[in-house]
Amino acid sequence: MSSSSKPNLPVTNAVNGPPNADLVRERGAASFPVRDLTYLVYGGQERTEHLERIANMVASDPVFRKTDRFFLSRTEQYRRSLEKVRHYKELIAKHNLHSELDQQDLRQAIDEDLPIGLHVGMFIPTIVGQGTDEQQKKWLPLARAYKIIGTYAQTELGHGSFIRGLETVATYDKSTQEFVLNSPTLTATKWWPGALGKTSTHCVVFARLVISDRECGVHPFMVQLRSLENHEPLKGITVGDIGPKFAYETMDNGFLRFDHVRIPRDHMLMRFAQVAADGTYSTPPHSKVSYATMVFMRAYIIGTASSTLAKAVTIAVRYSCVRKQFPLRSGEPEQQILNYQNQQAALFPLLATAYAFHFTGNYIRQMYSDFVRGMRAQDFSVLPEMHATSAGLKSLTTWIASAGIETCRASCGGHGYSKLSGLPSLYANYIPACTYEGDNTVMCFQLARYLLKLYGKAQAKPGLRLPGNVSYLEKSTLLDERCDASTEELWLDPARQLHAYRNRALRLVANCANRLVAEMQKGKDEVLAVEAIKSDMVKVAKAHSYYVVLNNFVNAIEQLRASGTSTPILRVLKTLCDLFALHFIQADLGDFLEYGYLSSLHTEPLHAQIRRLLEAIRPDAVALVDAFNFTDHALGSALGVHNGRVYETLFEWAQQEPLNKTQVAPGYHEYIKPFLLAKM
Ligand SMILES: CCCCCCCC/C=C\CCCCCCCCCCCCCCCC(=O)SCCNC(=O)CCNC(=O)[C@H](O)C(C)(C)COP(=O)(O)OP(=O)(O)OC[C@H]1O[C@@H](n2cnc3c(N)ncnc32)[C@H](O)[C@@H]1OP(=O)(O)O
Ligand SMILES: Cc1cc2nc3c(=O)[nH]c(=O)nc-3n(C[C@H](O)[C@H](O)[C@H](O)COP(=O)(O)OP(=O)(O)OC[C@H]3O[C@@H](n4cnc5c(N)ncnc54)[C@H](O)[C@@H]3O)c2cc1C
Repeated sequence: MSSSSKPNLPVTNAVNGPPNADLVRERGAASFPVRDLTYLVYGGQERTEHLERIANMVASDPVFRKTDRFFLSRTEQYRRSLEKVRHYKELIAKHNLHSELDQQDLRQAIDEDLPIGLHVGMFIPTIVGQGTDEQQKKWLPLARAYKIIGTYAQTELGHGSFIRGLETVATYDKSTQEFVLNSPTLTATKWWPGALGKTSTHCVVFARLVISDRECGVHPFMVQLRSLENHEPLKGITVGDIGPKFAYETMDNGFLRFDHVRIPRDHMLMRFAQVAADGTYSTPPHSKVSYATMVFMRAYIIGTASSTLAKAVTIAVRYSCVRKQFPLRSGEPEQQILNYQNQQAALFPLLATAYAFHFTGNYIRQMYSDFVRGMRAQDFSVLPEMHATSAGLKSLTTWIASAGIETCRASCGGHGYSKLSGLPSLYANYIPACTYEGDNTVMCFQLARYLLKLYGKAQAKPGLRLPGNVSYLEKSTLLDERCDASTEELWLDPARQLHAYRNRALRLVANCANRLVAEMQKGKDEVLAVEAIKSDMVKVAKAHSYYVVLNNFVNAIEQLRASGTSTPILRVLKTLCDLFALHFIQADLGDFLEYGYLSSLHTEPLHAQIRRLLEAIRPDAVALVDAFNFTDHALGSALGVHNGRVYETLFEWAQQEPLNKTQVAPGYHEYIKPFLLAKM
């Protein structure tokens, strides 16, 4: 079988029967080989087939079924996720999945917020990143074998964003060579860390280090919370679950208080900062190096924005292909709702964005590995760029993905509101990504500060060379340039698209910088002047991050072209890239019109080209979501099932509703019968 004729993943949990005829027809009419695009997304045929084996193993395993979650209480959902953790461990042993990549693939296929997410995602990475060689030798084997389960306890009841405001104290006691951990106030209570409430035996705690009354800043400490024999909290530790949340029911986000808990000196993670036995403190080589795990997690979150949005779009596009409403003229067959322009305008830009974010994920992964390589060689020079870029991209991608899931849900009409569509839980479990690992707005300030600084430097020193993605800040002449895309065709030129995004970003940076100066000239100091431009700083960070996403999409297509990717695949990716570029200009048109970069001379062809792109994508829409290759298990949606048997699946799944266990409603005898049978 040739690579392109091989089918993507088979159906697993839909109602069996002949597939929906419209989906079959659309799949047969795709303009490109779907399988080849799948290989491109997942890094080749071998890797795709490996992922499929794992995905199919999970999808056919009853322990991992997801559809029961709709009908379980919070406590039951937590217990079920623990059952999945145990089974995950069993499968690792059974199938020899000992590499980190295999385990990551398995967790991804299980597709649930397991209470070991923080263990693998932040606890272990913090030991690796912040622990000395001896500390790693001591804790990593235990952690990797799940002999201890850990989390990352930083946020407190009183402070999350402002890390320097944390109140938990670690006071060094020279006489015993111990740290004494204490929560001096109610607001010092650790609050939110995932898996802290009930699951974790250990955690990395971020606390302010005090040595002989001297404040040495916030540092990470390894602390055991619970007995390894009976899981009871240790002396001096108060720990529990923070209670009901918007969603995220499988996760025991927790609280934690310390009452003068003593830990040995070598439980401070001392790769970068050290406390010697006599209390001598050695400062780290970079003041923010202890924040490195957060940078790692932000990069990881950027990488997952694409797949999350892709799931929502897959559900909505397949459903919109199956769903029919209204004939155009009486006597004609009803239209698939995907044929309506408004439906395409809602969904196709999101489809394009899911592909755009895929390439953003590749970019940030590469940037992160370069950064780690530098750090290992004690070179921290890339840290500011890495921090600023990841902070901005984390914000933009999670905001767009969150809003996009809701758009997909709404575009499925009434059935989108059913939990059985999978979209409400996808949304509710995803949106905290805009808050955790750094509130998006606060993260935007970090990127904007970085851009303003570089802009200031470039202004002060003409000829200064800035790194690739920010090099446009050197070119203030760009501000005088105007758009020349006066025809539909010209809007398809990537150079013109990028010019528009660069121009908008530079203009917003320049305006912010000018306003900062103006505020200071009015008599404000720099701190207050920054406060006066904060909303604009968010716009700056978004504008720059849009530019980075588009630039990477354009570059990725160029690289694919150079490496001989087939024309049909290049054509469809270019169409998606064009739609991404033009849609987000249309969405923020005010920015581009405000300073005369665009005029109605350009906006008319822009709108017309967007309409054309929607038409161009329409015949390939189903194939483009199929290329993401999600199993039905991964989608967890009656509307998104691969065989399109949407109504059969909805009907069957609804039968599991506990209210349907009896024909007569619970409460009938107490509450309905009395008034139904009351005498008139
Ligand atoms: C990684 C690549 C791709 C993945 C690879 C694949 C391999 C995967 C393998 C395993 C993966 C395992 C994944 C497992 C799956 C896990 C699923 C789990 C799902 C997620 C669960 C949720 C997790 C959530 C956890 C949390 O939320 S933890 C808490 C997070 N908290 C925050 O983010 C707090 C936000 N606040 C801050 O970061 C900072 O306080 C601040 C806002 C940045 C300000 O800091 P501060 O006040 O101290 O500094 P300032 O005075 O403002 O600034 C001084 C200068 O320092 C600069 N600065 C600040 N921060 C940093 C930094 N981090 N790095 C560098 N520089 C920094 C700042 O810019 C200032 O610079 P200046 O030049 O202007 O002076
Ligand atoms: C589901 C979930 C899981 C989490 N998991 C963990 C975990 O495992 N470990 C952990 O340590 N933490 C965890 N957290 C905590 C999370 O990291 C913090 O909630 C997050 O960093 C935001 O901080 P905050 O809650 O203090 O928000 P705040 O900073 O109080 O933000 C509230 C509002 O104030 C605004 N604001 C704040 N500062 C400024 C400013 N300087 N200027 C202008 N506006 C400002 C923000 O934009 C926001 O709109 C989790 C949170 C959630 C929701």
